[in-house]
Amino acid sequence: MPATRITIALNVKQSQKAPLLLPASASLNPSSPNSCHFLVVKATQSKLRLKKVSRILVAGTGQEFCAESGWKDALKDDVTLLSSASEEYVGVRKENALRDQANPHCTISILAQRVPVDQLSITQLETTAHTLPRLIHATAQPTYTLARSFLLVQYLCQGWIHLPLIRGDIECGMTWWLRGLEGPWRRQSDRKEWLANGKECSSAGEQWDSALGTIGAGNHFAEIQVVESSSMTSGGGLGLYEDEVVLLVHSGSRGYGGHVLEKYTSMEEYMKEHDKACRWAKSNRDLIALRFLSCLEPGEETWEIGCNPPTEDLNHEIVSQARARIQERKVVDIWHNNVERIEWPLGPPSTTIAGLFLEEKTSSLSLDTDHGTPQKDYMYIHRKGAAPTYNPSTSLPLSILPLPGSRGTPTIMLRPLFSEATSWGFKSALSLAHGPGRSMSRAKALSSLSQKYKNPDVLLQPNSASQSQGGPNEQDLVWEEAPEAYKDVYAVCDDLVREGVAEVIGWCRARVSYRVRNDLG
Ligand SMILES: Nc1nc2c(ncn2[C@@H]2O[C@H](COP(=O)(O)O)[C@@H](O)[C@H]2O)c(=O)[nH]1
Ligand SMILES: [Mn+2]
Repeated sequence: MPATRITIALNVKQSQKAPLLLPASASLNPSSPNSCHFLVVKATQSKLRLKKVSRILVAGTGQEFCAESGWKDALKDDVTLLSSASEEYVGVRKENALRDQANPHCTISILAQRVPVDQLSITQLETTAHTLPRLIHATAQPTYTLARSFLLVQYLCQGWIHLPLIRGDIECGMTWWLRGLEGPWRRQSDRKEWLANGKECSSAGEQWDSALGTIGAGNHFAEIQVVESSSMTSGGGLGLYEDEVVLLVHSGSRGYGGHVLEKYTSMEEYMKEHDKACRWAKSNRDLIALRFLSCLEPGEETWEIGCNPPTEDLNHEIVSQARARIQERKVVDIWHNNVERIEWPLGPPSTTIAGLFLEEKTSSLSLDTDHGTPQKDYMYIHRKGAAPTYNPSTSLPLSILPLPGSRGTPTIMLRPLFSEATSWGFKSALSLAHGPGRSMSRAKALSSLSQKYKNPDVLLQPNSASQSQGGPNEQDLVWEEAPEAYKDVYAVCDDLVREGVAEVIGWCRARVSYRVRNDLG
């Protein structure tokens, strides 16, 4: 087979381009060392001077190459491939094969008013909503921005899942907890025991399991907070009450989710791996809490297994007991990046939120109402940076969700609202923003805020969490994580409240913030 003659260009500046010949010997499998993917990335770095290429898109359609099959379908002479540093496709998607299945009636809710959302992002959202097959509804949370791809957009999709809407970090979530942490936790045999919950073991092999119980870098953190205000009244079920000290853990599957995206072969296989990564991440947050508890409540025998180094192999009974005790202390635990399958329509109408929501929507969307008996189908909620508003295993509404701002601003306690005005949750795609996100990159925060606040202590006083990390490199975190580097959590909250999708039931403030700058496991 001859070489393939293509053009490479920058997604954000498509006039900046260069020709490239891909030899016939180059593999289509992106994970091979000499793959077309690798050659395009290398050429982009050297010829177009874009250092970090995270996505490769096809000019004209915006199609993203996630796997070998994508390369097979789209690689041909004269195609132009756009390199993206993670931003969404720039340009109008030309009519193509998707056109036949396009869905001009996909509804869109934009939950932002006080928070500015730029026009390019809105256009992108509308194009995606009306182009990708089988989408029936798209919701942009107040913090939606194109620059962070589909952050805080949820799509409801009938029967299909669209991987580019979800991308690699499929399992990340947050857990709020009532009430040693460095390096790998114990041995692989112990980690497997921790991941063997019931019949299903979520072990992903030692390569990934070795990070179990660790938080990871980036935006991930564990925070000891104080509940400064709460309208929750004690006396029934778990809640967060004024003056309590709580632990908020934000961590995911530590790279395993990204690996799943690369290796999927079919929708079934992908979903199986996706679910496993989600379970892995949940077990990870459980274990992080256990490790914290072993430091915070040192006399308590059940938490002792959180400590390193291991004295002996863990047995099933000890692990089950610790896991059960951890569940008792858990207030809420959600994934904010994942795909969730829900039955569509649910019948018969029930008192559950999903029941109310689906009953409401099926009538207005006229889904298969030909013979009066709706056909059972599935919807896939694609959550990218938003929490579910109900418990997926019981379909019951959640009574509390965290909306964390930053290390120095409060974490607002939200209660999702369901009413006729919001079509029983449909308006927000049964989801709520998981945090406002950054307003400036880490690099920009470090350069500009370190100039503005020469003495970093200013940023740690008053009412700011103290850091658990030391060392010169870690000190940069003070500037990188300054509240100014994040968008306004109050504005996000106002928008959600005004849209009628949530109410504020209190807030917590960080007292101790634990995070790592370099991800050494
Ligand atoms: N309470 C804290 N919130 C924080 C901190 N750092 C970031 N954040 C917020 O959390 C979310 C996480 O977003 P993700 O996209 O990485 O999942 C983000 O929106 C921030 O606003 C912190 O140290 N404490
Ligand atoms: Mn996250």
